[in-house]
Amino acid sequence: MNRFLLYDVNPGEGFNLRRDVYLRMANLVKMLNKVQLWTLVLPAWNHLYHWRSDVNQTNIPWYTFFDIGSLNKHVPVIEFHDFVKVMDGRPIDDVIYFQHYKEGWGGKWVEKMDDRECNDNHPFYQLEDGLWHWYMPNITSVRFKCVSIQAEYSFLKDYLIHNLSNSWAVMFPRGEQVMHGEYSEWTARRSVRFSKDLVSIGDKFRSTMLDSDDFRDQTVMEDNWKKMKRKHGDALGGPYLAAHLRRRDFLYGHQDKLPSMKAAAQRINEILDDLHLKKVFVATDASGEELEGLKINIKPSVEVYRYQGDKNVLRKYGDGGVAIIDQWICAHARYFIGTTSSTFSFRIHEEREILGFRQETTYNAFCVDGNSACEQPSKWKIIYKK
Ligand SMILES: C[C@@H]1O[C@H](OP(=O)(O)OP(=O)(O)OC[C@H]2O[C@@H](n3cnc4c(=O)[nH]c(N)nc43)[C@H](O)[C@@H]2O)[C@@H](O)[C@H](O)[C@@H]1O
Repeated sequence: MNRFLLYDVNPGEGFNLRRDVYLRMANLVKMLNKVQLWTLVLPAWNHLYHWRSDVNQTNIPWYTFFDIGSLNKHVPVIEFHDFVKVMDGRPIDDVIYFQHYKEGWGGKWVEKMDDRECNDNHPFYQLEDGLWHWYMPNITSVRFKCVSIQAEYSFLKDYLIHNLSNSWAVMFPRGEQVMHGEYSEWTARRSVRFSKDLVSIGDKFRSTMLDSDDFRDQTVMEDNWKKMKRKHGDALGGPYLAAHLRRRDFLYGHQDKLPSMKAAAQRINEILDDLHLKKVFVATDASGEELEGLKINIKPSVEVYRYQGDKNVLRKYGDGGVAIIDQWICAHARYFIGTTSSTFSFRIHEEREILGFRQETTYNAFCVDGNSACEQPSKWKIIYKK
Protein backbone atom coordinates (compact mmCIF):
# COMPACT_ATOMS: atom_id res chain seq x y z
CA MET A 1 0.00 0.00 0.00
CA ASN A 2 1.27 3.49 -0.88
CA ARG A 3 0.72 5.70 2.14
CA PHE A 4 0.65 9.50 2.13
CA LEU A 5 2.03 12.04 4.57
CA LEU A 6 0.46 15.49 4.41
CA TYR A 7 1.79 18.41 6.38
CA ASP A 8 1.38 22.14 6.78
CA VAL A 9 2.92 24.95 8.80
CA ASN A 10 1.51 27.52 11.22
CA PRO A 11 -0.16 30.11 8.92
CA GLY A 12 1.90 33.02 10.35
CA GLU A 13 5.25 31.55 9.27
CA GLY A 14 7.20 32.90 6.32
CA PHE A 15 8.34 31.32 3.08
CA ASN A 16 11.88 30.40 4.08
CA LEU A 17 11.03 28.73 7.37
CA ARG A 18 8.46 26.71 5.42
CA ARG A 19 11.25 25.53 3.15
CA ASP A 20 13.07 24.34 6.24
CA VAL A 21 10.04 22.41 7.51
CA TYR A 22 9.91 20.69 4.11
CA LEU A 23 13.39 19.25 4.79
CA ARG A 24 12.24 17.76 8.10
CA MET A 25 9.18 16.14 6.53
CA ALA A 26 11.09 14.95 3.46
CA ASN A 27 13.71 13.32 5.66
CA LEU A 28 11.02 11.63 7.72
CA VAL A 29 9.54 10.22 4.51
CA LYS A 30 13.04 9.15 3.45
CA MET A 31 13.36 7.13 6.66
CA LEU A 32 9.85 5.67 6.29
CA ASN A 33 10.62 4.53 2.77
CA LYS A 34 13.31 2.21 4.06
CA VAL A 35 10.42 0.22 5.56
CA GLN A 36 7.22 1.09 3.67
CA LEU A 37 6.19 3.03 0.59
CA TRP A 38 5.28 6.60 1.59
CA THR A 39 4.71 9.72 -0.54
CA LEU A 40 4.99 13.27 0.76
CA VAL A 41 2.14 15.58 -0.22
CA LEU A 42 3.41 19.11 -0.98
CA PRO A 43 1.08 21.66 0.68
CA ALA A 44 -0.13 24.27 -1.82
CA TRP A 45 1.28 27.74 -1.11
CA ASN A 46 -1.33 30.16 0.08
CA HIS A 47 -1.23 33.89 0.58
CA LEU A 48 1.61 34.46 3.06
CA TYR A 49 1.83 37.46 5.35
CA HIS A 50 4.77 38.96 3.42
CA TRP A 51 3.21 38.56 -0.02
CA ARG A 52 1.67 41.98 -0.55
CA SER A 53 1.49 42.37 -4.34
CA ASP A 54 -1.90 42.82 -5.88
CA VAL A 55 -1.98 39.47 -7.73
CA ASN A 56 -3.73 36.19 -6.94
CA GLN A 57 -1.42 34.18 -4.64
CA THR A 58 -3.57 31.26 -3.53
CA ASN A 59 -3.21 27.52 -4.08
CA ILE A 60 0.17 27.86 -5.76
CA PRO A 61 1.68 24.49 -6.66
CA TRP A 62 5.29 23.74 -5.77
CA TYR A 63 6.36 23.51 -9.42
CA THR A 64 5.91 27.31 -9.64
CA PHE A 65 8.92 27.70 -7.36
CA PHE A 66 10.81 24.41 -7.29
CA ASP A 67 11.95 21.65 -9.60
CA ILE A 68 9.72 18.70 -8.79
CA GLY A 69 11.99 16.21 -10.60
CA SER A 70 14.83 17.16 -8.24
CA LEU A 71 12.64 16.79 -5.14
CA ASN A 72 11.53 13.39 -6.39
CA LYS A 73 15.12 12.20 -6.58
CA HIS A 74 15.24 12.44 -2.78
CA VAL A 75 11.77 11.21 -1.82
CA PRO A 76 8.49 10.54 -3.64
CA VAL A 77 6.46 13.75 -3.62
CA ILE A 78 3.06 14.68 -5.04
CA GLU A 79 1.47 18.08 -5.48
CA PHE A 80 -1.56 18.72 -3.28
CA HIS A 81 -3.94 19.11 -6.25
CA ASP A 82 -2.81 15.74 -7.62
CA PHE A 83 -3.31 14.16 -4.21
CA VAL A 84 -6.89 15.48 -4.18
CA LYS A 85 -7.45 13.50 -7.38
CA VAL A 86 -5.99 10.39 -5.72
CA MET A 87 -8.30 10.90 -2.73
CA ASP A 88 -11.32 11.03 -4.98
CA GLY A 89 -13.52 12.31 -2.13
CA ARG A 90 -12.27 9.78 0.39
CA PRO A 91 -11.32 11.23 3.81
CA ILE A 92 -7.82 10.87 5.16
CA ASP A 93 -7.53 8.79 8.35
CA ASP A 94 -5.73 10.96 10.86
CA VAL A 95 -5.01 14.59 11.51
CA ILE A 96 -2.42 14.92 14.27
CA TYR A 97 -2.23 18.51 15.48
CA PHE A 98 1.17 19.04 17.10
CA GLN A 99 1.60 21.53 19.89
CA HIS A 100 4.18 22.23 22.57
CA TYR A 101 3.86 20.92 26.13
CA LYS A 102 1.74 23.39 28.07
CA GLU A 103 3.97 22.96 31.12
CA GLY A 104 7.09 23.78 29.07
CA TRP A 105 10.18 21.77 28.19
CA GLY A 106 10.96 20.64 31.73
CA GLY A 107 14.58 21.76 31.52
CA LYS A 108 15.82 18.48 30.09
CA TRP A 109 15.71 17.42 26.46
CA VAL A 110 13.99 14.06 26.11
CA GLU A 111 12.07 13.04 23.05
CA LYS A 112 8.43 12.46 23.83
CA MET A 113 4.89 12.88 22.52
CA ASP A 114 1.57 12.55 24.35
CA ASP A 115 -2.10 12.90 23.45
CA ARG A 116 -3.29 16.06 25.17
CA GLU A 117 -6.16 18.48 25.22
CA CYS A 118 -5.70 21.13 22.56
CA ASN A 119 -3.79 24.16 23.89
CA ASP A 120 -5.17 26.70 21.45
CA ASN A 121 -7.91 27.26 18.98
CA HIS A 122 -7.32 25.26 15.83
CA PRO A 123 -9.11 25.34 12.49
CA PHE A 124 -10.59 21.80 12.64
CA TYR A 125 -14.24 21.08 13.46
CA GLN A 126 -16.45 18.00 13.37
CA LEU A 127 -19.72 18.02 11.39
CA GLU A 128 -22.78 15.75 11.48
CA ASP A 129 -21.13 13.46 8.92
CA GLY A 130 -18.75 12.55 11.77
CA LEU A 131 -15.78 13.80 9.76
CA TRP A 132 -13.32 16.52 10.67
CA HIS A 133 -13.27 19.52 8.33
CA TRP A 134 -11.14 22.64 8.02
CA TYR A 135 -10.74 25.58 5.66
CA MET A 136 -9.71 23.44 2.68
CA PRO A 137 -13.00 21.97 1.45
CA ASN A 138 -11.34 19.02 -0.28
CA ILE A 139 -9.68 17.61 2.87
CA THR A 140 -11.65 15.77 5.54
CA SER A 141 -10.42 13.33 8.14
CA VAL A 142 -11.87 10.41 10.07
CA ARG A 143 -9.94 11.22 13.24
CA PHE A 144 -8.41 14.33 14.79
CA LYS A 145 -6.36 14.84 17.92
CA CYS A 146 -3.91 17.22 19.54
CA VAL A 147 -0.54 15.80 20.49
CA SER A 148 2.11 17.58 22.55
CA ILE A 149 5.50 16.87 21.07
CA GLN A 150 9.12 17.45 21.87
CA ALA A 151 11.10 15.48 19.32
CA GLU A 152 13.13 15.37 16.15
CA TYR A 153 11.36 14.18 13.02
CA SER A 154 13.00 10.74 13.22
CA PHE A 155 10.95 10.09 16.39
CA LEU A 156 7.82 10.00 14.23
CA LYS A 157 8.96 7.09 12.11
CA ASP A 158 7.90 4.39 14.57
CA TYR A 159 4.75 6.29 15.46
CA LEU A 160 3.59 6.26 11.84
CA ILE A 161 4.62 2.68 11.21
CA HIS A 162 3.27 1.15 14.44
CA ASN A 163 0.69 3.45 16.07
CA LEU A 164 -0.97 4.51 12.81
CA SER A 165 -0.35 1.33 10.86
CA ASN A 166 -3.89 1.22 9.44
CA SER A 167 -3.92 4.77 8.12
CA TRP A 168 -3.50 5.33 4.39
CA ALA A 169 -3.06 9.09 4.80
CA VAL A 170 -1.93 11.11 7.82
CA MET A 171 -1.68 14.86 8.17
CA PHE A 172 0.52 16.98 10.46
CA PRO A 173 -0.89 20.53 10.14
CA ARG A 174 1.82 21.98 12.42
CA GLY A 175 4.98 20.49 10.93
CA GLU A 176 7.15 23.27 12.36
CA GLN A 177 6.65 21.82 15.88
CA VAL A 178 8.90 18.90 14.92
CA MET A 179 12.62 19.52 15.29
CA HIS A 180 15.52 19.00 12.92
CA GLY A 181 17.67 15.89 13.10
CA GLU A 182 21.03 14.72 11.92
CA TYR A 183 19.87 12.45 9.14
CA SER A 184 20.87 13.65 5.64
CA GLU A 185 20.01 17.33 6.13
CA TRP A 186 22.22 18.46 3.29
CA THR A 187 21.02 15.72 0.97
CA ALA A 188 17.45 16.94 1.33
CA ARG A 189 18.59 20.54 0.97
CA ARG A 190 20.50 19.80 -2.23
CA SER A 191 17.35 18.26 -3.71
CA VAL A 192 15.47 21.56 -3.31
CA ARG A 193 16.33 23.21 -6.60
CA PHE A 194 14.52 26.23 -7.96
CA SER A 195 12.21 25.93 -10.96
CA LYS A 196 13.98 26.19 -14.30
CA ASP A 197 11.86 29.21 -15.27
CA LEU A 198 12.93 31.23 -12.23
CA VAL A 199 16.57 30.22 -12.68
CA SER A 200 16.45 31.37 -16.27
CA ILE A 201 14.95 34.77 -15.34
CA GLY A 202 17.66 35.19 -12.70
CA ASP A 203 20.39 34.16 -15.13
CA LYS A 204 19.16 36.65 -17.71
CA PHE A 205 19.34 39.46 -15.16
CA ARG A 206 22.85 38.35 -14.16
CA SER A 207 24.12 38.38 -17.71
CA THR A 208 22.48 41.62 -18.88
CA MET A 209 23.05 43.74 -15.77
CA LEU A 210 25.86 42.18 -13.80
CA ASP A 211 28.28 40.67 -16.39
CA SER A 212 27.73 37.35 -14.71
CA ASP A 213 27.42 33.90 -16.25
CA ASP A 214 28.04 30.41 -14.94
CA PHE A 215 31.05 29.71 -17.13
CA ARG A 216 33.06 32.77 -16.07
CA ASP A 217 31.73 32.66 -12.49
CA GLN A 218 32.63 28.94 -12.14
CA THR A 219 29.11 28.12 -11.01
CA VAL A 220 28.05 25.60 -13.66
CA MET A 221 25.73 23.08 -11.97
CA GLU A 222 25.22 19.41 -12.75
CA ASP A 223 21.70 18.67 -13.98
CA ASN A 224 21.40 15.97 -11.36
CA TRP A 225 22.10 17.34 -7.88
CA LYS A 226 23.18 13.89 -6.74
CA LYS A 227 26.19 14.13 -9.03
CA MET A 228 27.21 17.57 -7.86
CA LYS A 229 29.97 17.80 -5.28
CA ARG A 230 31.89 21.05 -4.80
CA LYS A 231 34.77 22.14 -2.61
CA HIS A 232 35.04 25.57 -1.02
CA GLY A 233 36.71 27.84 -3.52
CA ASP A 234 35.47 26.04 -6.64
CA ALA A 235 33.04 28.91 -7.29
CA LEU A 236 34.28 32.43 -8.06
CA GLY A 237 30.99 34.30 -8.50
CA GLY A 238 30.02 37.22 -10.73
CA PRO A 239 31.80 40.61 -10.49
CA TYR A 240 29.35 42.13 -8.04
CA LEU A 241 28.62 42.34 -4.36
CA ALA A 242 25.17 41.13 -3.25
CA ALA A 243 23.48 42.47 -0.13
CA HIS A 244 20.29 41.23 1.49
CA LEU A 245 18.71 43.98 3.53
CA ARG A 246 15.67 42.70 5.41
CA ARG A 247 13.42 45.58 6.56
CA ARG A 248 9.62 45.85 7.11
CA ASP A 249 8.54 43.71 10.12
CA PHE A 250 12.21 43.02 10.96
CA LEU A 251 12.63 46.71 11.79
CA TYR A 252 10.35 46.10 14.80
CA GLY A 253 11.22 42.51 15.76
CA HIS A 254 15.00 42.73 15.26
CA GLN A 255 15.84 46.43 15.48
CA ASP A 256 18.85 45.64 17.69
CA LYS A 257 20.48 43.84 14.75
CA LEU A 258 19.63 45.97 11.73
CA PRO A 259 21.82 48.76 10.36
CA SER A 260 20.41 52.09 9.24
CA MET A 261 20.47 52.45 5.44
CA LYS A 262 23.33 54.92 5.82
CA ALA A 263 25.44 52.45 7.83
CA ALA A 264 24.59 49.66 5.39
CA ALA A 265 25.76 51.87 2.49
CA GLN A 266 29.03 52.59 4.30
CA ARG A 267 29.65 48.86 4.78
CA ILE A 268 28.82 48.23 1.11
CA ASN A 269 31.32 50.96 0.07
CA GLU A 270 34.04 49.34 2.19
CA ILE A 271 33.52 45.86 0.75
CA LEU A 272 33.40 47.19 -2.83
CA ASP A 273 36.72 48.99 -2.24
CA ASP A 274 38.35 45.92 -0.70
CA LEU A 275 37.27 43.68 -3.57
CA HIS A 276 37.70 46.28 -6.34
CA LEU A 277 34.10 45.80 -7.45
CA LYS A 278 31.93 48.41 -9.12
CA LYS A 279 28.47 46.86 -8.91
CA VAL A 280 26.19 46.01 -6.02
CA PHE A 281 23.00 43.99 -6.22
CA VAL A 282 20.53 44.75 -3.44
CA ALA A 283 17.84 42.24 -2.48
CA THR A 284 15.42 43.83 -0.08
CA ASP A 285 11.83 44.16 1.03
CA ALA A 286 12.43 47.87 1.70
CA SER A 287 10.19 50.52 0.20
CA GLY A 288 11.51 52.55 -2.74
CA GLU A 289 11.95 55.52 -0.44
CA GLU A 290 14.05 53.53 2.03
CA LEU A 291 16.17 52.20 -0.79
CA GLU A 292 16.85 55.77 -1.91
CA GLY A 293 18.30 56.34 1.56
CA LEU A 294 20.78 53.59 0.79
CA LYS A 295 21.59 54.70 -2.74
CA ILE A 296 22.44 58.31 -1.87
CA ASN A 297 25.08 57.02 0.53
CA ILE A 298 26.73 54.63 -1.93
CA LYS A 299 29.69 56.07 -3.86
CA PRO A 300 28.53 57.70 -7.14
CA SER A 301 30.91 55.56 -9.22
CA VAL A 302 29.06 52.38 -8.12
CA GLU A 303 26.16 50.88 -10.09
CA VAL A 304 23.30 49.78 -7.79
CA TYR A 305 20.83 47.13 -9.00
CA ARG A 306 17.58 45.74 -7.64
CA TYR A 307 15.40 43.10 -9.28
CA GLN A 308 11.73 43.96 -9.49
CA GLY A 309 9.60 41.57 -11.47
CA ASP A 310 7.42 43.14 -14.14
CA LYS A 311 3.65 42.55 -14.06
CA ASN A 312 3.97 39.31 -16.07
CA VAL A 313 6.53 37.78 -13.73
CA LEU A 314 4.48 38.82 -10.71
CA ARG A 315 1.28 37.43 -12.15
CA LYS A 316 2.90 34.12 -13.04
CA TYR A 317 5.23 33.57 -10.07
CA GLY A 318 3.97 35.98 -7.39
CA ASP A 319 6.09 37.52 -4.62
CA GLY A 320 7.54 34.10 -3.85
CA GLY A 321 8.95 33.88 -7.37
CA VAL A 322 10.49 37.37 -7.20
CA ALA A 323 12.05 36.48 -3.82
CA ILE A 324 13.60 33.33 -5.31
CA ILE A 325 15.05 35.30 -8.24
CA ASP A 326 16.58 37.69 -5.68
CA GLN A 327 18.04 34.74 -3.78
CA TRP A 328 19.41 33.19 -6.95
CA ILE A 329 21.19 36.42 -7.95
CA CYS A 330 22.61 36.82 -4.42
CA ALA A 331 23.80 33.22 -4.49
CA HIS A 332 25.98 33.92 -7.54
CA ALA A 333 27.74 37.08 -6.35
CA ARG A 334 31.48 37.25 -5.67
CA TYR A 335 30.64 38.23 -2.11
CA PHE A 336 27.43 38.15 -0.10
CA ILE A 337 26.40 40.06 3.00
CA GLY A 338 23.00 39.44 4.55
CA THR A 339 20.77 40.20 7.50
CA THR A 340 21.35 38.58 10.90
CA SER A 341 18.63 36.05 11.87
CA SER A 342 16.78 36.20 8.56
CA THR A 343 15.91 32.79 7.13
CA PHE A 344 15.88 34.53 3.73
CA SER A 345 19.64 35.12 4.14
CA PHE A 346 20.18 31.60 5.56
CA ARG A 347 18.77 30.00 2.42
CA ILE A 348 21.24 32.09 0.35
CA HIS A 349 24.12 30.83 2.53
CA GLU A 350 23.09 27.26 1.77
CA GLU A 351 22.80 27.91 -1.97
CA ARG A 352 26.34 29.32 -1.98
CA GLU A 353 27.62 26.39 0.06
CA ILE A 354 26.17 24.04 -2.57
CA LEU A 355 27.82 26.06 -5.36
CA GLY A 356 31.22 25.85 -3.66
CA PHE A 357 32.01 29.41 -2.56
CA ARG A 358 34.72 30.15 -0.02
CA GLN A 359 32.91 30.49 3.30
CA GLU A 360 34.44 33.94 3.94
CA THR A 361 32.49 35.24 0.94
CA THR A 362 29.18 33.90 2.24
CA TYR A 363 28.70 34.03 6.01
CA ASN A 364 28.62 37.81 6.47
CA ALA A 365 25.99 40.04 8.02
CA PHE A 366 25.45 43.76 8.49
CA CYS A 367 25.88 45.12 12.01
CA VAL A 368 23.69 47.54 13.88
CA ASP A 369 25.01 51.12 13.85
CA GLY A 370 27.84 51.70 16.29
CA ASN A 371 28.93 48.05 16.57
CA SER A 372 31.14 47.16 13.65
CA ALA A 373 32.28 43.90 15.28
CA CYS A 374 28.90 42.23 15.71
CA GLU A 375 28.50 38.47 15.74
CA GLN A 376 28.63 36.97 12.26
CA PRO A 377 26.49 34.07 11.01
CA SER A 378 27.44 30.51 11.94
CA LYS A 379 29.25 28.67 9.19
CA TRP A 380 27.50 25.47 8.12
CA LYS A 381 29.69 23.17 6.09
CA ILE A 382 28.05 21.11 3.42
CA ILE A 383 28.24 17.37 4.06
CA TYR A 384 28.01 14.82 1.27
CA LYS A 385 26.75 11.47 2.50
CA LYS A 386 27.74 8.36 0.59
C1 LIG B 1 10.25 38.38 12.05
C2 LIG B 1 10.09 37.07 11.31
O1 LIG B 1 10.75 37.16 10.06
C3 LIG B 1 10.73 36.03 9.25
O2 LIG B 1 11.32 36.45 8.04
P1 LIG B 1 12.69 35.97 7.42
O3 LIG B 1 13.30 34.97 8.33
O4 LIG B 1 13.52 37.15 7.05
O5 LIG B 1 12.34 35.32 6.00
P2 LIG B 1 11.00 34.79 5.38
O6 LIG B 1 10.39 33.80 6.23
O7 LIG B 1 11.26 34.37 4.01
O8 LIG B 1 10.05 36.05 5.31
C4 LIG B 1 10.41 37.22 4.69
C5 LIG B 1 9.60 37.44 3.41
O9 LIG B 1 9.70 38.84 3.07
C6 LIG B 1 9.98 38.99 1.70
N1 LIG B 1 11.39 39.41 1.53
C7 LIG B 1 12.30 39.60 2.51
N2 LIG B 1 13.48 39.99 1.97
C8 LIG B 1 13.28 40.04 0.63
C9 LIG B 1 14.13 40.37 -0.47
O10 LIG B 1 15.31 40.68 -0.35
N3 LIG B 1 13.58 40.29 -1.71
C10 LIG B 1 12.28 39.93 -1.90
N4 LIG B 1 11.84 39.86 -3.15
N5 LIG B 1 11.45 39.62 -0.88
C11 LIG B 1 11.96 39.68 0.36
C12 LIG B 1 9.79 37.61 1.06
O11 LIG B 1 8.42 37.45 0.74
C13 LIG B 1 10.17 36.68 2.21
O12 LIG B 1 9.70 35.40 2.04
C14 LIG B 1 9.31 35.64 8.98
O13 LIG B 1 9.25 34.40 8.35
C15 LIG B 1 8.51 35.49 10.24
O14 LIG B 1 7.16 35.29 9.91
C16 LIG B 1 8.63 36.72 11.11
O15 LIG B 1 7.94 37.79 10.45
